[in-house]
Amino acid sequence: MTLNPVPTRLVVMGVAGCGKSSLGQHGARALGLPLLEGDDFHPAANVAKMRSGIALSDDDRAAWLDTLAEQLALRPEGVVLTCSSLKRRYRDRLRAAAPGLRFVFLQLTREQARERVATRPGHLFPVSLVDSQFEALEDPSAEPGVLALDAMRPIPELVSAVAQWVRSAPAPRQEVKA
Ligand SMILES: Nc1ncnc2c1ncn2[C@@H]1O[C@H](COP(=O)(O)OP(=O)(O)OP(=O)(O)O)[C@@H](O)[C@H]1O
Ligand SMILES: O=C(O)[C@H](O)[C@@H](O)[C@H](O)[C@H](O)CO
Repeated sequence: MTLNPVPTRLVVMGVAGCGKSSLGQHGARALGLPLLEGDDFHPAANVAKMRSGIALSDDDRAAWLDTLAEQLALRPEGVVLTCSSLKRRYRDRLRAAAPGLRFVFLQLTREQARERVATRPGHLFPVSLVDSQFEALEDPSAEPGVLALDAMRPIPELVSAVAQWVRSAPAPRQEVKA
């Protein structure tokens, strides 16, 4: 069911295989918002690196995050973005471009992530890189405007939890730096 669009900007985040694309797709539809697939904006060099089994560095991710920040800034009327957003400074880069930005954090164990990534043949992300995602991950749960959810719950339940949160909890206030 599609309800009235909610003017919110929301990032679905987490390690490879947590279900960002799946929840992004269904969540965007339920909220009546457009979907941006963050992986589509990786420079070709990043994709080649991941395909060849090399983890991205902060430098590799910097230009990609700048592009995603621009995309968020272009959509004040609301959007759902899928983006791993593994580190606090990556999230703050996106927040700086989109006041009130929310993050839905899909949590799962390394074993669960490995199993999901392993059952997606042909995908750009190899299972050998799953550990590096957990090494980079800085848990966002204590940050404002973050909803942490168990990534193993069925998609319809996750969609309901997100829709309820967006409709009932106010958007986080932006810290204004003097
Ligand atoms: N809640 C869920 N319950 C069961 N299976 C799921 C769920 N979410 C995702 N999956 C399955 O897990 C796999 C990974 O999901 P998905 O591609 O959405 O993850 P992702 O975080 O976008 O991954 P990546 O960032 O590596 O592209 C897919 O096969 C998908 O069908
Ligand atoms: O920050 C990163 O290391 C990347 O964004 C990865 O998370 C992948 O793009 C994605 O998950 C691949 O499937």
